[in-house]
Amino acid sequence: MRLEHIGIAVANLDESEKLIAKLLGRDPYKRETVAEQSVTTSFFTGGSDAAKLELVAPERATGPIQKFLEKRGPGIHHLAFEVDDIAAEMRRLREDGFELLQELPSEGADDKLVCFLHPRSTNGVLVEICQSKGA
Ligand SMILES: CC[C@@H](C(=O)O)C(=O)SCCNC(=O)CCNC(=O)[C@H](O)C(C)(C)COP(=O)(O)OP(=O)(O)OC[C@H]1O[C@@H](n2cnc3c(N)ncnc32)[C@H](O)[C@@H]1OP(=O)(O)O
Ligand SMILES: [Co+2]
Repeated sequence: MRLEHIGIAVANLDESEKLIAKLLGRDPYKRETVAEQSVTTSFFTGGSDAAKLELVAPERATGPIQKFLEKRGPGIHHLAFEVDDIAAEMRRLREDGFELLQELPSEGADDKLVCFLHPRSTNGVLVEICQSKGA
């Protein structure tokens, strides 16, 4: 598994994009809405081989990011690890006692299939595993 991106929950995507662009000295390379997750994302490269930053803003009042923002405010929301075979990893993680939040992979941003693990089975950190659709 390779750390692919760090997800950061934000309330205002325009303002957060400007802030991170100023911090990193580069613009985001992609903005994408994922209806299934009720979010809009904005991606920044991490530099050379480093993990990307994914800004995640809520698309509707009842989605997971809105709930997170209401409870905790903006901040680090999840770690995403890239795997070669998401179905095989889901089987392995389930067998190893991790609590998967879905039975099947779902549509992610940036040409990925994704699956989330409940933070109560991963030391309080929401974990996403993702596979490139091209893989
Ligand atoms: C764009 C797609 C994709 C990509 O391609 O990269 C994304 O990254 S989308 C990101 C948004 N999508 C998701 O987060 C989907 C998975 N999340 C969920 O299914 C839910 O958010 C959840 C993790 C099951 C929590 O939902 P729920 O139980 O309804 O919320 P609660 O507020 O009641 O939380 C229960 C419990 O879990 C703690 N929690 C919630 N979110 C996080 C988090 N991000 N990190 C750590 N812990 C989290 C929350 O604090 C509660 O704990 P207790 O208070 O101790 O009970
Ligand atoms: Co993500």
